[in-house]
This record gives sequence, structure tokens and C-alpha cells, in this order.
Amino acid sequence: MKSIVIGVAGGSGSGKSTFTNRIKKYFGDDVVVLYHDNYYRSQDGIPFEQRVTVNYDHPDALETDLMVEHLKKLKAGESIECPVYDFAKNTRSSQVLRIDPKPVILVEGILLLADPRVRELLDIKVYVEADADERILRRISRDVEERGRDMKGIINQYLTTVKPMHYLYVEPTRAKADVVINSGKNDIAFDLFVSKISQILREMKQEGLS
Ligand SMILES: Nc1ncnc2c1ncn2[C@@H]1O[C@H](COP(=O)(O)OP(=O)(O)O)[C@@H](O)[C@H]1O
Ligand SMILES: Nc1ccn([C@@H]2O[C@H](COP(=O)(O)O)[C@@H](O)[C@H]2O)c(=O)n1
Repeated sequence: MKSIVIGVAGGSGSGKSTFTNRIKKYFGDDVVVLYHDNYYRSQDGIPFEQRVTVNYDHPDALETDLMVEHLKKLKAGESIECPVYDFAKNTRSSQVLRIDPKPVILVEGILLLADPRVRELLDIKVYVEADADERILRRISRDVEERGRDMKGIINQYLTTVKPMHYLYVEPTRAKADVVINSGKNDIAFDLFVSKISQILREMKQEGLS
């Protein structure tokens, strides 16, 4: 099976998942999503109090080697067993997720475009942009509602690591993108991607490649 791989990067809270999930919902079984977040390193060896002090916005916090290996396998038509990250515990859960290859592979993550090995595997590179104040406001709601965090911790993490790492590692990768979209809820960008992906799927089906 031949696949097209689309990478979606951008700051935390920019709307990457919103955009990616909308594409996934539209195309259903033709699309698989690989979340770089699931490749955050296991912290089982250190106590919880120490886990909350880790810099999760530095490239070293992620096991990108494993994601690159998995992405290569998916591209080669092989299934993978993806780790599943538990944000409330700041470590990997005991679950793994079997992911089967599909004609469209979406890969999503803040630091996706920071790694040349990942960039090399992407056919289309997208950067989702949003103002810093909107990103932090969205992150506060999301982290409280879905990631088991409190305000004090969110603010401290934002000021000590999230913000400085964003300007050091995430924002510079905007220049590596083929397409920069303003907000994950951008209907024009969504329509353009639907039409591009539909065209690619049609060509793959005509050539008998998917
Ligand atoms: N353009 C937008 N307007 C309002 N809320 C948004 C917008 N984009 C995303 N959100 C909300 O912000 C939160 C974070 O968005 P998400 O897509 O998960 O960001 P990311 O994956 O980049 O961290 C979600 O609750 C989402 O519904
Ligand atoms: N244990 C962890 C691991 C990561 N984070 C934060 O997640 C952010 C990336 O995910 P998005 O869905 O927001 O793109 C990143 O900014 C890390 O700070 C965390 O808080 N805890």
C-alpha cells in the first residue's frame, strides 16, 4: 500500500488536534493518526513529584526514534503497536494501540518539524498558528478538564518551560512548513485539504495502490 503522510505541527493549544481530528472524521477509515504526544518518554522510574518538573517541551522529552521507526513501518504497509500516554500520570500507560497502515497518515505534534528525520518522511508539512494568549487560554481549560492539572501548575509550567521552548524550538519550525494555517478551525484550509486528499486518494485508487 502506498501512503501519503501529512505532518501537522504548531504550538500547544494552537488547534493541531482540532484540525487533524476534523480531517480524520471526514475521511474515516482511509486515515490513521499518529500523535507525537504518545511518544513522550516513560517516567515510571521517577516519583510523581519529580515528573511534574520535567521539561516536556524540549525535543529530548520525546522518544522520536521510536516514532520514526513506526512511521517507516506504516509507510511500508506494516502495522505498529503505538504507546499510549497518560497526561494525568505524566508517564506512558500500560496500554498499547495497534495501528494499521492506511492510505493517509496524519502525524501531529508540537515538535514534529523540529526533527529532520521526521520532516524527511512527510509529504506535506502543515503549521497551525494561533496567538499566544489564545493558546494559553485554551491550554488552561484543556489541561484542567482533560489532563488532571491545576491552575498553579499550569501557570508555572507555562512560564518555566512551555513558553521559552515554544520560541526556541516550536515557532522556528513554522519556516519548515509547506502550508501555515491560521487556526485549527479554519474552514478554507479544511476544504483545501479535503480536496487535495480526495484527489490523492482518487489517484491511488485508479493506480490500484491503496
Ligand atoms: N479556533 C479555535 N477557537 C476556539 N477554540 C479552539 C480553536 N481551536 C482549538 N480550540 C480549542 O482549544 C483546545 C485545544 O485545541 P487542540 O486542537 O487540542 O490544540 P493542540 O492539539 O494544538 O494542542 C480544544 O479544547 C479545542 O476545542
Ligand atoms: N507529561 C506531559 C507531557 C507533555 N505535556 C505538554 O503537552 C504539550 C503538547 O501537547 P499539545 O496537545 O498541547 O500539543 C506540551 O506543551 C507539553 O508541555 C505535559 O504537560 N505533560
